[in-house]
This record gives sequence, C-alpha cells and structure tokens, in this order.
Amino acid sequence: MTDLPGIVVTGGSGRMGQMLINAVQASDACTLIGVLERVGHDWVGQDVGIAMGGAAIGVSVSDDPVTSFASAQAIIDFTAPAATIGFAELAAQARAVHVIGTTGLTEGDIAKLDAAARHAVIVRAGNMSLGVNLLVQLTKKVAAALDEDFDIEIIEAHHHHKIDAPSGTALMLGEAAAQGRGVVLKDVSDSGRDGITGARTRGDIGFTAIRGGDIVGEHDVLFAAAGERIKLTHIATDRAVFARGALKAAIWGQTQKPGSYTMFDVLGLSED
Ligand SMILES: NC(=O)c1ccc[n+]([C@@H]2O[C@H](COP(=O)([O-])OP(=O)(O)OC[C@H]3O[C@@H](n4cnc5c(N)ncnc54)[C@H](O)[C@@H]3O)[C@@H](O)[C@H]2O)c1
Ligand SMILES: O=C(O)C1=N[C@H](C(=O)O)CCC1
Repeated sequence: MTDLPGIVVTGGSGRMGQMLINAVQASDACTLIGVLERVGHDWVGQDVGIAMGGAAIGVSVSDDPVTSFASAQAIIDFTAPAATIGFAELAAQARAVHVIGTTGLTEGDIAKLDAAARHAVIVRAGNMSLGVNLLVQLTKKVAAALDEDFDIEIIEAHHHHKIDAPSGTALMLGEAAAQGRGVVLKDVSDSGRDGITGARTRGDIGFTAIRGGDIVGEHDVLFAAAGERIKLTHIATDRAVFARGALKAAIWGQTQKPGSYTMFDVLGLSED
C-alpha cells in the first residue's frame, strides 16, 4: 500500500495513453493503479507492461470504468469526446480528479463536463504543455496591443492520424487572440477556406490545418499587416511535454475544491 495518489490512465494503448503510462510509472509522486481501453480492444485483460512490449507491472488493462475509477484519486484521459463525457460522470461519482486532454469537444460536451465539475475537480486543456500555455498568454497580449490592421491567422500542423481540426491548441490560441481584441471568437472565426472565398474580412481570425506524417504538434500565430509580420511559434517534438503537464494537473488537483480548471490554474499563469 502507498499514500501516493492512484492514477487510472484511459485509452492506454493510444499515442498519449502509452506516454502517460510511462510518465506515471517514472514518477515518485503518484502510482499507476489502472489502465482502461475500449470494450473489445485486444489489450483488455493483459498486463499493461506486457501489452506495451516489456515486463509485467502487475496492472491489467480493464474495459470497466466503474470498477477502475472506484479506488482512483485521478483519471488521466486522452481519448475521444464520447468516451470523455461518459468518464466525466463516473469520475465525479468516484470524486476523482479528472484530467482531460481530449480535443474535438462540442459546446454541448463542455456543458456536460461543467455539470460533472460541480461534484469533482476537472482540469481540461487542449494542450497541457508549459510552452503552449505561455504562448496563449503571449498571443492575448500581442492581439491586445495591435489593431485590425494586423490580420490574425493561426496555422497548425499535426500527424496524419489526427481526427479533429482545428486542433484544441489552435482553438485556445484563437480564443486568446479574440479575448485580446475584445471580440467573441465564434463571431470572427474563419476556418476551412476552399474555392472562391472572397477577400479576407477585416478582423477575422483565420485557421489553417496541416496534416502529415508523424508531426507531434506545431502552432504559429501570425499577425500580418502591410509591410510587416509578427509570428509566434510553438513546436512540440515529444509527446512527453503533454504527459508532464497532465501529471502535474492530476497531483495539483488533489488539493482543489470541485470545479472546472485549466492549465493556467495548474501552472499559476495569470489570465491578464
Ligand atoms: N491536451 C493535450 O495536451 C493533448 C496532447 C495530445 C493529444 N491530445 C488529444 O488526446 C486525444 C487522444 O490522442 P492520441 O493521439 O493519443 O489518440 P489515439 O487514437 O492514439 O488514442 C486514443 C485511445 O483512446 C482509446 N479509447 C477510445 N474510446 C475509448 C473508451 N470508450 N474507453 C477506453 N478507451 C477508449 C482508443 O482505443 C485509443 O487507444 C485526442 O483528442 C488528441 O487531440 C491532447
Ligand atoms: O496529437 C494530437 O492530437 C494533439 N492534440 C492536441 C491538440 O488538438 O491541439 C495537442 C497537440 C497534439
């Protein structure tokens, strides 16, 4: 037995799931007590160490979130929107901290997460890296300092398996730019340009998504005016940066009251 927070990783066989399992195993601040996969996945029932191609670690992969979450202090969840919504209700019932990295959530999904956060701590961010959260802060400041003579464009690039666009990070950056300008993102958002689109509307915030190969995650915020351009860039080369942030959130969440939090709260970054 240990007093360290017990962590369940959902979507254990995924790109982030495996990264998170390794990060929890390497940490001396928490302990891996469960790994979840979807019903029918061939990892279910196997020791996760063996499923990952190594030695047994004494944690078998389950497809039953109710039993897995019952003894957990935190759930780290990088899966898919439908799975995350179901997990939020169960994590809240278990009073476990729910750290959500899943992107592609709709406004309706987020309302359901906010309802679950009345009973338990939820930390959610489209990007859990320190670098991107600093970039969000910088984007808001630069957007606030410039007027609409500067067109704002957000360009993101990810691996060819990614299923959602714009990325969660691009949306965080778009929100920050909109807040800096004092506008509402959905009123000025321009994504998916194709065909005869007409000239760019002044004040719009544009999004472009590139998908290819094994790109981990790259984001540019471009401020383009007549005669000059400013570009803010973040490049992730290792998914460990997301796992590191998620673990920090799971541990930080242990001492918080129920509610919805972001990585700004975890990292102590100001909203200004
Ligand atoms: N916030 C961040 O910092 C950050 C970083 C990287 C990825 N992501 C997001 O995390 C999510 C996962 O990314 P990935 O690249 O690891 O994807 P992936 O497809 O490699 O992994 C997802 C895993 O979830 C599992 N899964 C799906 N439904 C499930 C269910 N009902 N129960 C249990 N497991 C289930 C799948 O079987 C799969 O193993 C995406 O939404 C991605 O955008 C966020
Ligand atoms: O690989 C992914 O998928 C990523 N998703 C997040 C996003 O949508 O921004 C973070 C970067 C990697």
